[in-house]
Amino acid sequence: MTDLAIAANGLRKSYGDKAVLDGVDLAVAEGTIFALLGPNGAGKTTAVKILSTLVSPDPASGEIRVGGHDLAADPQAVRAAIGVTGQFSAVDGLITGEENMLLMADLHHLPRKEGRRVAAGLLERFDLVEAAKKPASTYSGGMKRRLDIAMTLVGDPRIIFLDEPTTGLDPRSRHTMWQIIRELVTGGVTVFLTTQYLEEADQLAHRIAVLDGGRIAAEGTAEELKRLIPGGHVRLRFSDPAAYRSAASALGEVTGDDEALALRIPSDGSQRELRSVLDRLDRVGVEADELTVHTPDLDDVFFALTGGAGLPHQSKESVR
Ligand SMILES: Nc1ncnc2c1ncn2[C@@H]1O[C@H](COP(=O)(O)OP(=O)(O)OP(=O)(O)O)[C@@H](O)[C@H]1O
Repeated sequence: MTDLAIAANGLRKSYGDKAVLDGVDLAVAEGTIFALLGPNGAGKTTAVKILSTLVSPDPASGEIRVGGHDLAADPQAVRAAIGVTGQFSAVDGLITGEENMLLMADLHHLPRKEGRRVAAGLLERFDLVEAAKKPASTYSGGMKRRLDIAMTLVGDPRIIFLDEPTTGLDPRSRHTMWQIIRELVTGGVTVFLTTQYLEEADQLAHRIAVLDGGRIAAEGTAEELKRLIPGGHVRLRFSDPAAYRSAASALGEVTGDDEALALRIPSDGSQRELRSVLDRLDRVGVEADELTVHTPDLDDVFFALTGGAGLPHQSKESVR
């Protein structure tokens, strides 16, 4: 099994009598992108703050390990392994981008020359060379986020927490940020991100957990989550009307479109179900001209899982 960059068992946090996190288990493999998805107020930021040692979990929580270190026993080692950016940005608007970077280098006790070298390299990498001598308050939202990530990377963290990294960014800046996040992971970093954008989780994350009512409502790859809710189907298209009719009678419960010679078979899109469809066609010696698998998108999943609707016909279990 791959080593886990983040492992939390029974993570709990209450404010007063409100349980914000009510027994959350998390397992994030090293070198992957993990997205914590949830509606406003679901507790995403609280989870990030706990995992990055900014807020203490409730004593009733189980063991939490980040970067291989026990969060309760050795928070200092956790801090040395991680970087955090997001809603509580570290960027100081009164000084320039370059000065922000050099300040970070000082905080990490880099020798002056080394600090300048690292800062210059990161400013270059994040396309901030031109803006480097301008006060950060003059930067656009996208530039501030890039500077924020660049500052985080000064410490060479192995695990990076990104709290809603693209909220408020225009589509181009959002795509640039996605590219940056992908490159981080190519370099071996583990990324834990929170987002309200389903497309973002779909685009980036190896695994996604949906947080709702203080608990993980479902967890899996984007594809696995989409298969959890109804609406998925396999579509078969034929050019030969006779083949179309034989397939329809061989498959049983299908919806047919006689004009397009297309059949729609309810399916979760899994390999097992696809094989069964193909086996049944084989038995009657029929081959489809086109086979497509349709799964619901993450929006459907999000609406089905959050806001108390629950999972239709399924238990709220993780998909593995
Ligand atoms: N310091 C605090 N004291 C009291 N309540 C808090 C505190 N921090 C967070 N909360 C409450 O915990 C809940 C979860 O907040 P959190 O910021 O973690 O949610 P979120 O999922 O990140 O939401 P958003 O998407 O809006 O940022 C909210 O109801 C919030 O009001």
